[in-house]
Amino acid sequence: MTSQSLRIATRKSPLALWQAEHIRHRLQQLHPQLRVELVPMSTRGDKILDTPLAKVGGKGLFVKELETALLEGRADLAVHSMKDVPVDFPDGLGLTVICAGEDPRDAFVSPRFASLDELPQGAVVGTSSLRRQCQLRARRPDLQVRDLRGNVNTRLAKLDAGEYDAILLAAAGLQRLGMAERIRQALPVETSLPANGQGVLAIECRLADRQTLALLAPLDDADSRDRVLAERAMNRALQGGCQVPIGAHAVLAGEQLWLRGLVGSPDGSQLLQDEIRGPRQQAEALGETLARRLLEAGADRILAQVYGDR
Ligand SMILES: NCc1[nH]cc(CCC(=O)O)c1CC(=O)O
Repeated sequence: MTSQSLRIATRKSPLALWQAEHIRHRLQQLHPQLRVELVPMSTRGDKILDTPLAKVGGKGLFVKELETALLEGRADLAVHSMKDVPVDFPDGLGLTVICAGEDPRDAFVSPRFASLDELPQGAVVGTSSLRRQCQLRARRPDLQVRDLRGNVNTRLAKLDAGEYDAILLAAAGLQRLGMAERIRQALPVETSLPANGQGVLAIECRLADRQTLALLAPLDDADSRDRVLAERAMNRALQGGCQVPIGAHAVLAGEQLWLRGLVGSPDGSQLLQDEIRGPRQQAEALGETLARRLLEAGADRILAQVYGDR
């Protein structure tokens, strides 16, 4: 038997490389004979650094080049942060693995202040996420929210250079990069509802590639899959990409799934929240029902405004 090998398409940011290395490591533990190599590449999202993401438009800013590599056979799998993956896939590709979820929370990072509540009136907070902005502004209308682009390391450097009093980032990203000590406060999901799939890694590959599918299968996590199914179904029904003021977070209690959803205006003046519980087998239907309720409560107007503005 010839020795098998797998090529992992990955972005070149430190976080993306860490994630790809992590999956490589897990695959090699599972299959000691397997050769696994990384194929690093740049995506459009990595190149456009000066514009707020919501204004760049176009879904899948960070995944298209990786998908092209899969379709052209230059790589066998792509490792993604679940929350950056668009809801639709090119023909022949799909998310075949949803890994176990890690910390889903947003993190408050600041050299001077220990928590959001300690920030003085008018403090400057950096985040380019409309979801984080709207929840922050709803809670603290006095704060000045400023755009903050770039990979995790770039954002921390801007904070350290004194451009902001504090910034908000995904806790999982900092933890993966070994910078958990920079988290001053992990924001409870009640105050900062995460993006769908936050803290979850997912693997995309060619659906017809049975050999790769079989090698990857042990990495799939059924709980994480059901939670992500519900969260993404809600997002899809709201027609939201990842650069929208939408939060979605599901938890499991045995066979019951509890999904919370949020749609807000970026200025924080409008914030709709709702939740739903039901059997996990109906994860997608729960997500769709919650989306419908949010739309009926006015989410359609809020989102139309956001899309119209860009
Ligand atoms: N949008 C960029 C991105 N994609 C995934 C993560 C963090 C890790 C994760 O959520 O899995 C981040 C950084 C951030 O939002 O601060």
